[in-house]
Amino acid sequence: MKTTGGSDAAKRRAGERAAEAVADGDVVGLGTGSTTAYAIEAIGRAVDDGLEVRGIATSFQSRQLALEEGISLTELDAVEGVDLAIDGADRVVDDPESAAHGTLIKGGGAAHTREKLVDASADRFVVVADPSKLTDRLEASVPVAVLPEAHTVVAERIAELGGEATLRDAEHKDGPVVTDAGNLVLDCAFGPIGEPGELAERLSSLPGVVEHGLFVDVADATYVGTDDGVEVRRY
Ligand SMILES: O=C[C@H](O)[C@H](O)[C@H](O)COP(=O)(O)O
Repeated sequence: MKTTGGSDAAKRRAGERAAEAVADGDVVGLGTGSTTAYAIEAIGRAVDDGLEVRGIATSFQSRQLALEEGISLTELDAVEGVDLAIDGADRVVDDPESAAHGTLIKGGGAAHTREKLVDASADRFVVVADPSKLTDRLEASVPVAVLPEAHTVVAERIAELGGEATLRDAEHKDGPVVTDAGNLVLDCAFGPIGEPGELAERLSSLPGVVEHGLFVDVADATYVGTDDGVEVRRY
């Protein structure tokens, strides 16, 4: 499993606390990554104890883990709604004075396309994070999933927007990362992002872009695992 730094104990606290929010009968969006994995494992233990839920996986990784944990799975087009989604993030803007408070960057594991679909469909979307993800200035690279044949064209458009796009290379395969849906990922450095909502709209409008990792006004809360507990931010 991809890990992205941060304390495992803090990730575990955040994930396990979020799993406590799952109620009997819920349809639950199962996010991707090392922090959400703790939530999925905790939901699995609750299922062993009799909790009845249906999960919607956001990636091959979360599907495999849910199957191992004995969580029943369904699909977005087979349910009337998603009660709760639990998912990690690579960056979380943590500044109540800022209009961007609660904005996320996701996609470090190249799963952000399906994550955004499921997270945005949920009645409640809870982010699970350790303190290393919190920032008051959004300046990390934004992952952008693109149709394979579009990567050079989109990279040029990104440059016109003031960004620098780098095709993400695979670690244990020659060539690029290929997402679960068969797309490529451009990691796009824009420097400090002052207006994430505006950038998000511009990225979404580029032909060839499948989805980008800016999540603006999607999260309802972030559970931040700390050394000795969990802090909750509500948006
Ligand atoms: O594509 C991957 C996802 O957006 C993850 O949720 C994100 O990278 C956070 O992962 P982790 O909890 O492992 O830091």
